Amino acid sequence: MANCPMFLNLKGRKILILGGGEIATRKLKVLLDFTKDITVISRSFSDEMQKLIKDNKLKNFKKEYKQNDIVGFNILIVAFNDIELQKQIAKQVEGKNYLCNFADLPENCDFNLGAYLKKEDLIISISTNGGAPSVITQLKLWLDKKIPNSVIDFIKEIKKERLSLPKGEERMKYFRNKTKDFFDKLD
Ligand SMILES: C[C@@]1(CC(=O)O)C2=NC(=C\c3[nH]c(c(CCC(=O)O)c3CC(=O)O)Cc3[nH]c(c(CC(=O)O)c3CCC(=O)O)/C=C3\N/C(=C\2)[C@@H](CCC(=O)O)[C@]3(C)CC(=O)O)/[C@H]1CCC(=O)O
Ligand SMILES: NC(=O)c1ccc[n+]([C@@H]2O[C@H](COP(=O)([O-])OP(=O)(O)OC[C@H]3O[C@@H](n4cnc5c(N)ncnc54)[C@H](O)[C@@H]3O)[C@@H](O)[C@H]2O)c1
Repeated sequence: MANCPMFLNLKGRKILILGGGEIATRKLKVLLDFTKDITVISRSFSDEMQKLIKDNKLKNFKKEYKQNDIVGFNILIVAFNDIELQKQIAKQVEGKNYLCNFADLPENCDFNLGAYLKKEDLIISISTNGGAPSVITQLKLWLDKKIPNSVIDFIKEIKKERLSLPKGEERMKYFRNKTKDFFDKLD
């Protein structure tokens, strides 16, 4: 079965990235759009990772991984270039309360990071369920060109108007019709 798309509130979640190479850096860049409460552990960091750590004042430990490093964290991104070590960590977290993503163990992943488009309050998340990452990269760029700025302005307008009208059947009908009209005219 496919993974369920959910929008996770990262407030108060403790995130640990294990690894300081290309993959760890790519995943860190995604997460930094949503939280700065991230810790990184690796025996080395790429130049780009070092800059991200400095710019965002991230907690970091340049060291060899030790088993108890994961204690106290909620979300783990495991991107060491050592598959045996990834398997060891997968065993260690079995049955425990962690949400994990492993760079080389898709069958052990509790989640994938999809590609996303973020234009103010509009977030479009896309996934190929792990099967074709190069497609989502290009599809994201294609969608970016297709969505006009008027949609972003329309979202702002609706958000503001929703606050000023009382909740209920009438309001629902009003917004459904108004939004349908807007999209009918967009085509
Ligand atoms: C969204 C994004 C976020 C991120 O950075 O993580 C992401 N991949 C991105 C780009 C990308 N990745 C790769 C290429 C080169 C082309 C190619 O190889 O196809 C390109 C495209 C490019 O560079 O153009 C290589 C690659 N990726 C994975 C494998 C392993 C495998 O397939 O087994 C290999 C081959 C490794 C090898 O052969 O060595 C696996 C995963 N990549 C995922 C996410 C997850 C599934 C998402 C889904 O499709 O639902 C998953 C499962 C990881 C996970 O989250 O667990 C980011 C988009 C950034 C953006 O534009 O926003
Ligand atoms: N899922 C994906 O999207 C995807 C794509 C390409 C590669 N990969 C896999 O992801 C893994 C990481 O790839 P990469 O390109 O980032 O590798 P990399 O060599 O650039 O980085 C690996 C990092 O792990 C650190 N490390 C390794 N063992 C450690 C230990 N015991 N203690 C502390 N630090 C340790 C290294 O110092 C380095 O910073 C590889 O196994 C690769 O096969 C996954």
